[in-house]
Parts: sequence; C-alpha cells; structure tokens
Amino acid sequence: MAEQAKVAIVMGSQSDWPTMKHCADILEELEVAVDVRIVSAHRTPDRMYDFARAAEGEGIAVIVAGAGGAAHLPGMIAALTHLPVLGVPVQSRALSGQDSLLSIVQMPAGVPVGTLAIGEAGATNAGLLAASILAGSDAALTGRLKTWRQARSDAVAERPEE
Ligand SMILES: Nc1c(C(=O)O)ncn1[C@@H]1O[C@H](COP(=O)(O)O)[C@@H](O)[C@H]1O
Repeated sequence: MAEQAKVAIVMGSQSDWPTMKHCADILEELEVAVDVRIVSAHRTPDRMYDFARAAEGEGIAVIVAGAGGAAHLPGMIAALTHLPVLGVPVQSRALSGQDSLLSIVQMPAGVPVGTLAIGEAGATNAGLLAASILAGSDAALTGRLKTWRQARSDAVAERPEE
C-alpha cells in the first residue's frame, strides 16, 4: 500500500510552537500524518534548503510554514519547491503580527504562498486547508473533513443564552 501523504509543519523558532500546535492538533484530529520541524531561513538556511529540496521525496504533499516578524521562511521554502506552501503569520510582540503577515502575503507572481490569518486561527485554518488539499485524493479523509465541519456547524446554538 502507498504511504499516506504527509503534511510538514515547519516554524522559524521554538517560540512559534504554541501557535503552530493548533495546526498539528487539527491534523491529528483528522488523522493526517504530520512531520513537525524547526527550520529557519535566517538561522538555519542550510537546514531549510535541505528540507525544501527533500520534501517531495519524503512523501510530503503540503507544507505549512509559520514564522513571525521578518517572516521570510514560507516564501523561501516556496522558492525551493513546487509543493503547495501555506504561510501562517505568527503574532509578533513588536507589531502584533502585521509584520509577519506583510512579509508572507505579498509574494511576487510565480512563487505562490497561500497566506492565512495571523495567529492561532491561521494555524488551525492552515491545517484544515492542508487536509482539504489531501482530501482531493483521499475519500476517507474527505469523509472525516465533512463530519468535522458538520459537527462544528451543529455546535452553534440558534439563540444566545439569556
Ligand atoms: N521569521 C523567522 C525566521 C525566518 O523567516 O526564517 N526564522 C525565525 N523567525 C522568527 O523569529 C521570531 C522570533 O524568534 P525567537 O523567539 O527564537 O527569538 C519567531 O516568530 C520566528 O518565526
């Protein structure tokens, strides 16, 4: 049997983990295999290069890259692979993540990064989006995604509590 396609979750620093854990959590809930690593364009450029170049061969189908501040990581990884790259702007202390967002979102045409919202919501949605991409070729995952979405919908009360 072919190995299940994996999602790689990479982040620029250990300090990004509390945010990026939300991506790992939702993928775990949807039973999607993940490979989590710390990779930095700035601090570990060789590791980043080796990771991006080897990703396809390692069965990685989608890369979620989270970084804060001068968040060049998602774009640099996108420059090195044709795999879909989803960028999560981690909330920075100095500029509340505006810097992270703007560093990730405005890529030049030809090198796409799918940019999510700042912080935890962005990390969760990156996981859901990665799962949706994989679900295109995985009927069982499609079923799990539909069930998850329906449960979220069902959990919304029709009226607020008095
Ligand atoms: N933006 C980047 C990159 C990169 O883009 O390569 N590498 C680390 N960082 C970010 O620096 C912030 C502060 O990192 P520290 O907490 O380690 O000082 C983190 O949010 C990280 O993503």
